[in-house]
Amino acid sequence: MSDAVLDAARIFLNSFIEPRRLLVAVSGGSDSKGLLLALHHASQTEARKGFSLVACTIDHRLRPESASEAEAVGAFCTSLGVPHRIYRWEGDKPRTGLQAAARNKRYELLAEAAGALGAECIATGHTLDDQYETIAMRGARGAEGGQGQGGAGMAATVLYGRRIWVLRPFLGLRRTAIRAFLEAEGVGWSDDPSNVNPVFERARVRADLAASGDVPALRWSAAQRSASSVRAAALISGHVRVYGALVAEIAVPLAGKMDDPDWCRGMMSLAAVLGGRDHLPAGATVKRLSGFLKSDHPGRMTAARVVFDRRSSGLYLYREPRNLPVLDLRPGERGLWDGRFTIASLDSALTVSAGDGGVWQQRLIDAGLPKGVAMRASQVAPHIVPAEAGNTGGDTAKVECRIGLYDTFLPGFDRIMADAIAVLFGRDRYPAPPVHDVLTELEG
Ligand SMILES: Nc1ncnc2c1ncn2[C@@H]1O[C@H](COP(=O)(O)OP(=O)(O)OP(=O)(O)O)[C@@H](O)[C@H]1O
Repeated sequence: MSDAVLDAARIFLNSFIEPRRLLVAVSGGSDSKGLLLALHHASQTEARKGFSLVACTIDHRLRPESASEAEAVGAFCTSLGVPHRIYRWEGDKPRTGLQAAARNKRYELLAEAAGALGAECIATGHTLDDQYETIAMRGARGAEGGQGQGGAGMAATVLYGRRIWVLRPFLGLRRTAIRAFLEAEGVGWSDDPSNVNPVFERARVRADLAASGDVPALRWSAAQRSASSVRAAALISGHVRVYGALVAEIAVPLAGKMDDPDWCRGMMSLAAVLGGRDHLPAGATVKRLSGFLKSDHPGRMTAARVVFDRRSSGLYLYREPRNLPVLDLRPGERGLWDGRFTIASLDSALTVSAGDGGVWQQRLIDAGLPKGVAMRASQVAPHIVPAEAGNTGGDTAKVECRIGLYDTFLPGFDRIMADAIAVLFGRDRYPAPPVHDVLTELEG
């Protein structure tokens, strides 16, 4: 049993290109203590030297014991030589939606702690049991279908606030395995009483699942998901050129490839990035698209907000020219435009809309795209103008490609997106990781 826990920690660390500093979110419960301990062991081995761990506990101040529990986590971390911080949720608490508010606050504080401790990612101890509960809750709320996620459940990786990755290395493990690991290591844990308080929906779902012994249908296990994502990224990385969040170019015939689920998944991840969505296309759309992609004739099909444009030179994916939003930004404000680009205004108010893609069109042509594709893709690129006529002085904005998509925190995707930024913005070297922090200056 315990081998599975250590294996999950090793596999997780092995999925990074380079060692990083990770912030482990430790509540004091079994799952997050098990995560910290397993990562600590895995990072001690010769091959993994260079990883460093820091830990943080959020004291929500909702129960009188929370402060001493957080201190106890601190003592545990000290025993492992892992630096630990406690962040507190100060101020009034809402009367309704307490759990959701606590979760939002928790991620906000964890992101703050990661920044303060110089960590690039946050690891949490979510387990397969949490996953089952999430799926059961989403199912009960009728959230299945429509969103294209359904039984896919909670993502193994999320770009929180488009700033920092939250990673869930134990999403494929059962809680019983983690507890067995801790027991074998002689480490105890605390049980949060709200986990069994029937006032909370999650506690009720947890009790129902335990009583019935049923588990909800999962579209992928976390292990499959992560193996599939790694392979998907590896498969497509040799064949795809991406131009920021604007165009992807695939030069190979796709007739047979779309039957490979990992290739298909890589393609759908690209479609999600280029369409500015944070979920993969729904099953029926994927089926329709596969049918189209398997034929050889030139032609276009639009699905999941993306145009699939097949020409003799290759297949091109870009955002469909419909329902593109207008975003107004005050000086110093930052906003996400069309789910694809984060735009930060510098010293003047800005309006961001689509169209007049002159600058973009030339860049895309210079980067080697066919003229027709460059023209169409530039029309769905962000066009940034000062909100006040006549204000043209100085730099107006910084633009960041939005490359965050769940399941893309993987070596292959890091590379693809680094390529994308290098190609589109004419850089001669890759930006340093994490790629999503790269800001590119645009002239007025
Ligand atoms: N107070 C907290 N401080 C730090 N991290 C937390 C806290 N609460 C939750 N987390 C993180 O979020 C993950 C999932 O939260 P959840 O509420 O399901 O966990 P839990 O049951 O309270 O504790 P555990 O998962 O450690 O057994 C935890 O594994 C942990 O990584």
